[in-house]
Amino acid sequence: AVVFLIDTPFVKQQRKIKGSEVVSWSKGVLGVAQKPVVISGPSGVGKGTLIAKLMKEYPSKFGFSVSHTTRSPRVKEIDGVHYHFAGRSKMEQDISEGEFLEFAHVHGNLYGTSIEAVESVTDEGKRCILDIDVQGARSVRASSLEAIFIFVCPPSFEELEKRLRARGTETEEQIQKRLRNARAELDQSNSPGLFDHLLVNDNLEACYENLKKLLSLDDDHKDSDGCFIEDGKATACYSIMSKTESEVFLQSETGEVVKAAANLLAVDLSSLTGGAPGRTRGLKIHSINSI
Ligand SMILES: Nc1ncnc2c1ncn2[C@@H]1O[C@H](COP(=O)(O)OP(=O)(O)OP(=O)(O)O)[C@@H](O)[C@H]1O
Ligand SMILES: Nc1nc2c(ncn2[C@@H]2O[C@H](COP(=O)(O)O)[C@@H](O)[C@H]2O)c(=O)[nH]1
Repeated sequence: AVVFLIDTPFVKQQRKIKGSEVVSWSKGVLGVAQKPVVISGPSGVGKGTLIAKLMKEYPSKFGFSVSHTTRSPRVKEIDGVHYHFAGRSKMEQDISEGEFLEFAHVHGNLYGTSIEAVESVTDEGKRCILDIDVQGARSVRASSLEAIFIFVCPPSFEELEKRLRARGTETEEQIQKRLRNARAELDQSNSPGLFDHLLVNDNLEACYENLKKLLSLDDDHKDSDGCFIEDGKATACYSIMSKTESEVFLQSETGEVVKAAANLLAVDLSSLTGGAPGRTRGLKIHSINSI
């Protein structure tokens, strides 16, 4: 039988039996706490555009980590949706009280990811996407949050400048500052052990398709309600077969694709002591018929 404890993204206490299965529970739906995705790259490269496409295509699979920032909102930016727009002193106080996973001074303003921002996504059973600068990526790398780190590069520096200007959201002075910082960020894209993948955003559609490949997204699994259980490099997809008061039975949808995974799993709900991924403790899972 496979029995293991549930981890939180922040505390590595998971007992790994038969691969690296991490299961989480949210609002009555069994899901898997897949690794958050950290997306970095210079300002204007198209990170936000790529993330918006991903969220639109997979609204129930991904959730955006809404950062805090001291910069002023742009036209059309909504507080609590694009950012939590914050006063500097309050944000600094919250940082000093340990409420932030990471923070950084970026282009003259303070930006940061609160622990709550990540947890509110995982609480919904979704995979968290963080759009943060390279300093932030470095801090997350050093934290206990296990994530996938992707750096988005422009096809050329000239094209980056063109995009920043065409966006029309910064003053000339701010554009110059962002371009100076872009050089430093691009230099760090090859820092050993920092980024797992580099993506060049030349043609938007091609880059988006490559991003989806990196995240193992394909049409067969488009926004499905199934549960994905990672086991090494393979991913098993489970659907809920039946439920009782005390147990949920999961049937593997992927058949022989995942050799090390079980066909049928039983989740023991009586062992559930938390209410959400990241906070759940002690959920027990038994394989009923191992392959
Ligand atoms: N592949 C592309 N080709 C041409 N234009 C693009 C491409 N990708 C994004 N853009 C455009 O470039 C501009 C900058 O994109 P976006 O705002 O997504 O960048 P960003 O990396 O999120 O920037 P920031 O870090 O400042 O938030 C936008 O106007 C967007 O429409
Ligand atoms: N370290 C962090 N960087 C962040 C965060 N949120 C956004 N960012 C990065 O800031 C720049 C500028 O963003 P803009 O919205 O002002 O154009 C961009 O590179 C973002 O990736 C964060 O929480 N932490």
